[in-house]
Amino acid sequence: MSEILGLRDVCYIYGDGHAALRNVTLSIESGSKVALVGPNGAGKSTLLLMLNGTLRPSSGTVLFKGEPMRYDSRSLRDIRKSVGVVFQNSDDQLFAPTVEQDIAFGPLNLGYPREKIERYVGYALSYVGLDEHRNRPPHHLSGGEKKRVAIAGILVMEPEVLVLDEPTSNLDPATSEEIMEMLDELNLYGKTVVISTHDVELAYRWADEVVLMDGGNVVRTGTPERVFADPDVVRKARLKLPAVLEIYREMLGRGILVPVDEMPRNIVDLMHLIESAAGRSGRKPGRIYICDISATPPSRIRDILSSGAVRYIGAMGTKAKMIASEELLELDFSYGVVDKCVLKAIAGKSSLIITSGGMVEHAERRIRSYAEEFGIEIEVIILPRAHVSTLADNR
Ligand SMILES: Nc1ncnc2c1ncn2[C@@H]1O[C@H](COP(=O)(O)OP(=O)(O)OP(=O)(O)O)[C@@H](O)[C@H]1O
Repeated sequence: MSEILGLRDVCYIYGDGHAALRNVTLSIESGSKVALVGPNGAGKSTLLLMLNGTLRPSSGTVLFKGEPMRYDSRSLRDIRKSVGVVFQNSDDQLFAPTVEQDIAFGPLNLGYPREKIERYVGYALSYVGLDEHRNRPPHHLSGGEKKRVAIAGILVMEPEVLVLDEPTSNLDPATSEEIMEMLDELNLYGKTVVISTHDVELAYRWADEVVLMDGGNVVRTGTPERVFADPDVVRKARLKLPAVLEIYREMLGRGILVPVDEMPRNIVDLMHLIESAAGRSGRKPGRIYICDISATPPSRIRDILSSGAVRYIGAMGTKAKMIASEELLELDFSYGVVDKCVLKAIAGKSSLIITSGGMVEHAERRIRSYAEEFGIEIEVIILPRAHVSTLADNR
């Protein structure tokens, strides 16, 4: 991976003399998922606003693709097309009379032809699942819907980097997971995603790279395991350890678990360690069926469900969830789907994941990497490649 955005020795002093960033040096790799974590006032929002030139460093340099950022209006227009920022408070971002007009604002400003704007707005609206809200005033929408409109307003510009300040604040857990899953999907299709968050659970399991900030400084940066390895550093930054790590450390302390090379990143990892320690890893795992919804008629999904081959059903991605809702399929899992299905498989139960496009391979890869890591065989059956008649009863 190569660096797409970089900060070199960046300081930022607000007009009232407050130093919000102090000699920050940071490298953001193209295609990565980066989470800035830190307490209130650490400088996260200030840093994010450097990434599309909204703020200009008091000293030091911001680099985009190796070139120092320039702050004339033409250069800023270009950088804001490549790096889209979604503010923490959607009300700061949404101002047009309708959702559709709000999303069209950026492309309109760039002088795109009308036909192209309509096409892009339609695509962005349906991507974030807000087709039927296109004519509503944004201020009538729920917090989650407003966040989706703000994301759509960025997506229409086809940015390479998505920057989101506290994307899950004030959202309920399911909506938060849906937003994060949407960001995962976009990352899978090549976008670099940078977020700020206080939510250590989210940062720990979601990010490729965590940047721990405190008092305008970057205190530590690296993989989530590396950044959260030292509880003292984390507590000093007024944060807490992710629950999975807290439990793991407690179990190590009590001699229930022995240290492993890779610390558990999520409940699936932790449960595997606990089950192995308890000598309960001999059970035959359940199967996981992955169904590409864009190539499989809904009637076929009903056949699978009525065949009794699966106990649980989950949907991944906006399109799959939309079809599930249209077809009145009752979902057991609508977020964290792969991990939940792997947990069920380890417990001997079979499940079906409906999804589409590149997410099919992504889900398959993730399941296989868990299976390899745990040294177990989870049978993965991809539909429509396999036939329903081959589905054995394996509840
Ligand atoms: N417009 C401003 N004028 C003066 N000082 C500011 C301004 N905006 C932010 N600051 C100060 O800069 C520091 C960093 O603020 P920033 O909003 O970047 O932190 P943060 O990590 O995003 O905090 P939070 O998690 O609370 O959103 C804080 O001490 C804040 O008081």
